Amino acid sequence: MYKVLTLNNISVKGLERLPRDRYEVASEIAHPDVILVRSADMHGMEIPPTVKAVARAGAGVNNIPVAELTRRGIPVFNAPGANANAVKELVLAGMLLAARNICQAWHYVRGLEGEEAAMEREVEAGKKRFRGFELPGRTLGVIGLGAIGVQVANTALRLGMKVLGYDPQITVERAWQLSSEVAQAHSPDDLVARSDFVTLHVPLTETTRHKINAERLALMRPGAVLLNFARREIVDEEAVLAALDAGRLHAYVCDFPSPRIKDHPRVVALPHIGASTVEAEENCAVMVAEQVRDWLENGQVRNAVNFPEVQMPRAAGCPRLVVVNANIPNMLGQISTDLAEAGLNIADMINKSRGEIAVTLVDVEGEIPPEVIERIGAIDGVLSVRLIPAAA
Ligand SMILES: NC(=O)c1ccc[n+]([C@@H]2O[C@H](COP(=O)([O-])OP(=O)(O)OC[C@H]3O[C@@H](n4cnc5c(N)ncnc54)[C@H](O)[C@@H]3O)[C@@H](O)[C@H]2O)c1
Ligand SMILES: O=C(O)[C@H](O)COP(=O)(O)O
Repeated sequence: MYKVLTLNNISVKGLERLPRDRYEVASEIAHPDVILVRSADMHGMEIPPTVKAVARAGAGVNNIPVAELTRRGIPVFNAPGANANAVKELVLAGMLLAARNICQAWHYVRGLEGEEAAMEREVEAGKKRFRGFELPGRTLGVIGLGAIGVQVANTALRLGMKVLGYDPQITVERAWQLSSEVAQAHSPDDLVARSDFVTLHVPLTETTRHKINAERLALMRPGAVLLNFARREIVDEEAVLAALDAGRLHAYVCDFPSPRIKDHPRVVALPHIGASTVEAEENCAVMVAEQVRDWLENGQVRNAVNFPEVQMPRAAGCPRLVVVNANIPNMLGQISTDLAEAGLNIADMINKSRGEIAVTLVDVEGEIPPEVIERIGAIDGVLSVRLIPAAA
């Protein structure tokens, strides 16, 4: 029985992919094999030695100590693209909220008092304060052309906007998905200087922290709108407040409230609901549940942020060894020597690496005695060895 610890609410549709006869899932459970998480902060958490995988039912992994888990030979899975449409829709809503001053107008209406005729007069007199602007012909700058950025860029084009994109590490897959009408910005500075709306879709890393700072805000077009549905720390909030107060920035729309910004009249701060749709929650949970199962039951890796992709069909009637090892010379030689010395024949084998980590899958003809597994586990550089019984 595999034990799965959930640190956040995970969609039932995903949990249903973990059959109850083989998986016990609970929000409190001792000696978990897997941790399923959304935004709970795992930094500083003691991660038990039994853990074989951490799975993020979402995109961002900045709440997970990925480097430490990599050192321990534990894969961290996420759900690339599974919540991208949900975020894209909220970004579009955010552009309209800002362009038409909808939140301010709504707030104004809620403060109205008095009789119908008087209210009507006040509305007609007051509405000029909320005059906005339209999207066609305006330029949207998208920083980060991954799953979300590409969808936002392509949809903005369909609304009649001009679109600029910046992503020095865009993948071939995303480049194929991106409309050829999206123009390339040469740098973040170039992008912000030429955009009426700037939207951020990069992960939070040391390079992206405070990507939007006072210097960059000073380059933005007067009256521009900044949208941040990526992570709070990507923007220097003090600098944004100063730009808003100076009238340089028209609005800051984000998914990350903080005491400092939430009450500013030109800030629209939503409570991190970018991925909070039924569809996105299901997509993410289903994707990571299936990836976790494949790792535990077949040793295969799909969509890990720190492990190589590894897939090998199961050899009929063969148990499988799943070895996580340092990506150094002669690991395969030592593993196969230990098997050969025990008189075991290898039916199939694969070894894939990524950075400092390698995963080796070995399908072996016949039962593998525990002492052979122990010997392989003791090889210098081997981080873990698991035996998966032959598929039924
Ligand atoms: N508000 C929400 O609820 C919500 C939901 C999903 C994702 N997010 C956030 O959005 C981020 C992006 O999500 P995604 O699914 O598009 O991820 P993704 O991995 O598909 O795309 C991220 C893109 O950013 C690019 N990038 C990285 N560093 C960059 C840099 N310095 N400059 C320009 N581009 C850079 C990468 O090359 C990649 O193409 C996530 O990491 C997460 O923090 C927020
Ligand atoms: O990175 C993500 O996928 C989002 O920030 C969503 O976070 P959530 O799963 O806590 O809604």
